[in-house]
Amino acid sequence: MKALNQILERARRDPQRIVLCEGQDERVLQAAVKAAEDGIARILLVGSGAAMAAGARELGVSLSGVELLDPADSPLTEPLAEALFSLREKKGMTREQASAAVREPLCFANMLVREGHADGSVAGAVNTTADVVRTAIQLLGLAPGSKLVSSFFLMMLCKPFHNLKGGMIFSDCGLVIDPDAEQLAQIAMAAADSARALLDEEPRVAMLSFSTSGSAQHGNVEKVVEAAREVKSRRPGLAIDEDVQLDAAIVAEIAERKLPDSKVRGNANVLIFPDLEAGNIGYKLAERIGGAEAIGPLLQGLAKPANDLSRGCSVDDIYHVIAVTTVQAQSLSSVTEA
Ligand SMILES: CC(C)(COP(=O)(O)OP(=O)(O)OC[C@H]1O[C@@H](n2cnc3c(N)ncnc32)[C@H](O)[C@@H]1OP(=O)(O)O)[C@@H](O)C(=O)NCCC(=O)NCCS
Ligand SMILES: CC(=O)OP(=O)(O)O
Repeated sequence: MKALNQILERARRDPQRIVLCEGQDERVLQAAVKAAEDGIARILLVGSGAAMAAGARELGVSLSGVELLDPADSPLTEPLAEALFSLREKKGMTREQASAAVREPLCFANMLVREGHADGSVAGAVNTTADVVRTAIQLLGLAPGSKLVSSFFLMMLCKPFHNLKGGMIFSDCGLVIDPDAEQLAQIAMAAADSARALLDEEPRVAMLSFSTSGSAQHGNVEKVVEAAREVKSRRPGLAIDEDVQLDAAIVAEIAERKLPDSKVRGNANVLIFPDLEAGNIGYKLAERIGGAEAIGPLLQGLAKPANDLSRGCSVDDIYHVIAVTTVQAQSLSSVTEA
């Protein structure tokens, strides 16, 4: 739990304003109250004030430590609608459409982040990943230098039966469905940066495939090799194995047998999946059969932090994503201040 405790401690040192827009869901309400009480974030809850108050009464929790914002009567609604109109007018959005859209909690929450009223958003306990991510991409945009938004999970392995212990990054398990080689290279570089930011370790990247060092020939393998070579040319110092099977990526003895000149030596902490089918199935296997804690999907490549959840998430999952969002927002504010 070291990596997770470090993230929680970092969040507590400088809690950021994190907005949640699914306060009608009791898991979200519980996580919001716990996050505010523990001081890992300053929580803004967006939704129907009456529904959130009723939910809190039913759960027996107090919302006194969180800020409630109802798009139906908030003084921010009209200015946010105007800002949304300016942003999306060139994409064909009318003023009336902007005014209606901003009354949707997901849109309102991301506009709060865009306009500087909040430092990051978390949604996805109720909304689908596609809706959460599309809204974040459209309203927050890309980070400088980034060409692609992708996602990763922070996978925590801390059960007594886990041979490997600590945090790992799995990417992309939630967003880019069928990346080409260039996109896969972008995903790998962003995931390496995410590992550095959140694991406090140097990244050791495995470009996963059903082939290890050319043991199988197929277009899918060639894509992974091309992506890995692209990463190597752009990040010459990065420890990365191209076309490597999962066993050789994480088991030292198997790496020695299958890939003797490995840079990662069976000790990968960043697993890059070749496409979303492999990634989404892979992380759910590790979580549901392997007993790993899956925090995410966390987004990388956005101008400001916005993170997603699986609709199957627990209160703890939401709480942990709030903490990560605070840490991501801290990094951004320190870059802005520098
Ligand atoms: C994220 C996702 C919704 C975007 O696809 P989409 O809705 O077809 O998006 P569109 O192609 O209409 O693009 C919407 C906007 O986002 C941009 N965009 C889409 N994907 C992007 C990406 N990965 N990075 C950067 N920009 C992206 C487009 O340029 C477009 O911008 P615009 O509206 O300003 O022109 C899609 O990739 C998706 O459904 N992914 C899978 C999500 C999922 O179901 N995961 C499984 C559970 S976790
Ligand atoms: C990440 C993911 O798979 O999300 P969901 O379970 O909500 O589809």
